[in-house]
Amino acid sequence: MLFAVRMDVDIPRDLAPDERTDLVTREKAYCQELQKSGEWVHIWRCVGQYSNLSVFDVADNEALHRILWGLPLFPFMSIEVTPLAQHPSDLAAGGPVR
Ligand SMILES: O=C(O)CC1=CCC(=O)O1
Repeated sequence: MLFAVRMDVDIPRDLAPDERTDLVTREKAYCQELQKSGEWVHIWRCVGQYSNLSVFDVADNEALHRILWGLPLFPFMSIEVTPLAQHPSDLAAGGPVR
């Protein structure tokens, strides 16, 4: 199942610099492991914002929930999830969808 996920990050300005660095480092490692496993398909920076737009390909809602819940930056994020379906005009998708 494909999901588009927008993550808006808001780390408190008074968080200790070491803690901030640790969080961001762990977030990057977590993200890159999931890219290697094929579950985190895309991550794009939203221009001019501390936000990303990502695409996940996961087994089900619970799998996505576990992944998002496990994000080191989860406590400092607002997350919007959009389930995706094939568009009938998508040439790349091939088959007939109505
Ligand atoms: O910087 C961000 O948008 C937050 C984030 C999610 C995965 C990652 O590596 O950073």
